[in-house]
Amino acid sequence: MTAPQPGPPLSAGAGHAGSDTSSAAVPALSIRGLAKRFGNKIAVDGISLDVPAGSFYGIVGPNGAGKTTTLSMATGLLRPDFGTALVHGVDVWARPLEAKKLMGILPDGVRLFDRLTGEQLITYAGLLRGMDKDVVASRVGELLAAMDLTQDAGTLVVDYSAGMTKKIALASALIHAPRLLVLDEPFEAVDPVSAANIRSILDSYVASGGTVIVSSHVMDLVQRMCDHVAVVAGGRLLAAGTVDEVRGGASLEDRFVQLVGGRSHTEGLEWLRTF
Ligand SMILES: Nc1ncnc2c1ncn2[C@@H]1O[C@H](COP(=O)(O)OP(=O)(O)OP(=O)(O)O)[C@@H](O)[C@H]1O
Repeated sequence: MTAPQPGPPLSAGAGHAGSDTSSAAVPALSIRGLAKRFGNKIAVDGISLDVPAGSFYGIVGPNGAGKTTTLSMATGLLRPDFGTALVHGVDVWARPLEAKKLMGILPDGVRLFDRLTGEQLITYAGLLRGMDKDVVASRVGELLAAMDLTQDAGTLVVDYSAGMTKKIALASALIHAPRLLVLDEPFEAVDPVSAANIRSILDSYVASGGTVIVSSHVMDLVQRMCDHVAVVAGGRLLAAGTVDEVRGGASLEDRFVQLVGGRSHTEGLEWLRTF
C-alpha cells in the first residue's frame, strides 16, 4: 500500500486500504504524475492513482474536472504531456499493443464505425482483437441478448438511440474478456432495466477477478456500485480510497460537494422566476 507519488497532495485514503498483498499487489492501473494542457488550459495537473486489481473503482468529479482526459491518457487514447500509466504493470505508452490487449474501453464521445450494424460492430471488435471467428459469433449473440439489443442487431449503429449506442459500445469493449474495463459514463442515457443488466454483468465480472473503472456524475450509483472512489476536480486528485474512507460517514454526495467546494449559488436568474 504505497501512496502514489509524485503528484498532487493527496488526502487520507489515497493509499487504498483494502487492497491485499497477494495477486492484487500489482495494481490493475497505476498512473503517476499524469498531466495534460490544452493551450492555456491545464486539464490534468499531475494525477497519481493506483487502482487495485479486482476493484470496482469510481472516478467522480464536476463537469470539466479532467476525468475523461485522465482516462484517455491512461488508456492510450491521448498522449500525456507528462506522467506514466501502467496496466497490470505494462506501460501503456511504451508497450501499447500489450497494454491494450488487457483493456476494454468505453470512451466518451469517440466516434464508432456507425455505418455497421450493431452485430457487425461487435463482431468487428472481436476480429480486430484477433479472436477466433466462431468464438466471436457465439459471444456476439450473448452480448446482444445481455444488452437487450437482439431485435436491433441488424440496425445500423447510426440509427441507434444514445442509450443503444452506449450499450453496443460497451458490448464491443467486453468481447475479448479484458482484465480491466475502463468505462466513461457507462450509464448515461441508458434505461433503468438495461442499467440494472449492465450492473449485474459488471458485478459478476468483478467477482471473478476483473477490474472496472467507471467515471460517473451519479454519486448514489457510485456509492452503491463501487468499492473504491477517486474525487477529481480542477485537474487534481482531491481524495481517493475505499468508498467508506472517502465518504467518512457522510453520504458520498455530501462529501463530494464538501470536497469540490460547495453548491454553486443561484443568485441572478431572477427573470426565470418572474412569469
Ligand atoms: N481537446 C480539447 N481541447 C481543449 N480543451 C479540452 C479538450 N479536452 C478537454 N478539454 C478541457 O479540459 C478540461 C477537462 O475536460 P474533461 O473532458 O477531461 O473533463 P470531465 O471531467 O471528463 O468533464 P465532464 O464530466 O463534463 O465530461 C475542460 O476544461 C475541457 O474544456
